[in-house]
Amino acid sequence: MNLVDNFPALLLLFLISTIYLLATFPKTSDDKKTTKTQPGGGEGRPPTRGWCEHIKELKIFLPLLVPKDVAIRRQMIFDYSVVMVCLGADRLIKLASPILLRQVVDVLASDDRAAKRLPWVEVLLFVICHSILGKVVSDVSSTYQSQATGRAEDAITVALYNKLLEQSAEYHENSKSGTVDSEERNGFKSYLDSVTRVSGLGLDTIQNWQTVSHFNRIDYERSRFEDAVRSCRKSWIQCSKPLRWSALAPKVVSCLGIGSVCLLGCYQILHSDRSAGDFAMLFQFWTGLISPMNNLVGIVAYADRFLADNHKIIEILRLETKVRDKEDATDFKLGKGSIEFNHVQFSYDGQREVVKDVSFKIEGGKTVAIVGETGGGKSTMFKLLCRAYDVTAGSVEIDGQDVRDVRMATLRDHISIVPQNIGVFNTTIYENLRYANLDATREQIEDACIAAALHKRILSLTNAYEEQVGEKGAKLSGGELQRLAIARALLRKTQIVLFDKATSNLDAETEDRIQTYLKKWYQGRTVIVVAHRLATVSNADMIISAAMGTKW
Ligand SMILES: Nc1ncnc2c1ncn2[C@@H]1O[C@H](COP(=O)(O)OP(=O)(O)OP(=O)(O)O)[C@@H](O)[C@H]1O
Repeated sequence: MNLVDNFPALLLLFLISTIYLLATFPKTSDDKKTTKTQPGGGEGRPPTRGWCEHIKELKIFLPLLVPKDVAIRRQMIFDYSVVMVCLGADRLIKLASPILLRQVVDVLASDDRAAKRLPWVEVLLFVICHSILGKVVSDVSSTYQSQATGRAEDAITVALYNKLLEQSAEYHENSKSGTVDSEERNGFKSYLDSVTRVSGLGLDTIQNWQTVSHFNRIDYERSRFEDAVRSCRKSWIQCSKPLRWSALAPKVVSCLGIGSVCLLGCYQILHSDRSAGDFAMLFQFWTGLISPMNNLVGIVAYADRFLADNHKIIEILRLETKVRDKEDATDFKLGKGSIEFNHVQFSYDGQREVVKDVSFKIEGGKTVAIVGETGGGKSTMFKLLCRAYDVTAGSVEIDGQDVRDVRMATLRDHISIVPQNIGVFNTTIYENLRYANLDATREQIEDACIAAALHKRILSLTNAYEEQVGEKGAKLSGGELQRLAIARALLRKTQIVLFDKATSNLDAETEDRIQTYLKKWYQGRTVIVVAHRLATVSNADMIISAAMGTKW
């Protein structure tokens, strides 16, 4: 019995099993429900698509998988070449091993006692081919494969991070960190989606622990989280069904195949002149055939889950940045810092006008106060000035340049803002201050804190400037946070400075001390101050009154 003799039988088995395996591949169905688009960048799951659509989607990853750096690209080509060579070598080993095994068995099972001997050469060849070479080839292949896939994963991670960083304020203000809605319970959502939501919900609750505690909602949050975890488990059961079938199918085929091969081998040994070696060869040969099929099913199942679970990655990679530099944007040229709003209109949602036909001009180097009803659009005006959003109509000009015509990075280099909601990183006070100006010296940082009436307070803390500020600055008081934000603005030393109720949490005496310093510091700079207290705006050269949806 040789390979050619058994070729029809093996081919038949191979075809039957391939057809069977293909039939059990994880399927993509088009009958699944479309879920609604949710605020925050459309987190709803799109309708499940067919393989063609999935493969088209993969195109988005291609540019990421070809590194721009020539050296890295060469390394990647080398890695994949090694993997391909290893694959070829592995196939050859799988073909050669059964033939070598047959020779071992034939020597041992020989009827001729004189021909019986210790087949050490045959055993050596078999062990070298099957175990040593096979192991070396598979180790080399997996090393280079993990190097190549690791690089691809890094490229995708960095691309995702960059995409999120370059999104406009609208995306970030609307994105939500974790909710559980009724859609989640319908089981069509992917497992990964549920995991993301459970962890998002948990994170959101823990981060807002104070709110949870103030409203005595511990039990409420506990049951919400338990619901989310249960729903996640349901999703896992739902989505793991096809995986379990696809894992079972090759095992069934393998058992049937091996049974058939054994029966066929035994039958031929009994009824013809086939040797025991032929039987061993056939057995090994079958094992070599079935393993690539198992791998194929694994790859297909993985690809299916990857594409289904990573629709969010694809969605993010496809995001268009709403506020971005024009192709022909020029560098912003700073003059004295004059600001002009020309019939500016703005709406966040395209329906409710928050800023309506607002026009004013601020000369460079002047201090202007904006007062007015709460919700009147004062903070929004700052956002338009920094080009966090684009105006719906009209224009915003700084030193005669429309903010939409200049490169955003060069514009923002000249504007400091002390916002109402101060963002801090969970690190030391010093690091949070230095974030404003990475080149600032320790002395400059301390000077800025002295001016913001914060230095002495920092020194009174156990670890002084090295004190950790906690999550969202939880370890600092409202007034300390505001003074930290003022010190940051001072460190930036920009021509245009925007204060959005920057001293609202300070007592009158501390505010007075800061105002005295700021009065000197304001000179030559364009400063816009939003405040409700009269004392805060007393330094202003001009006062603008703002009311929501009305002409200022
Ligand atoms: N990101 C946003 N998306 C949708 N609407 C928003 C957003 N930010 C603010 N608004 C709405 O725009 C209006 C103006 O808000 P803005 O914060 O500019 O007012 P403000 O004058 O600074 O108010 P306050 O004096 O209370 O700080 C408000 O009605 C607010 O609800």
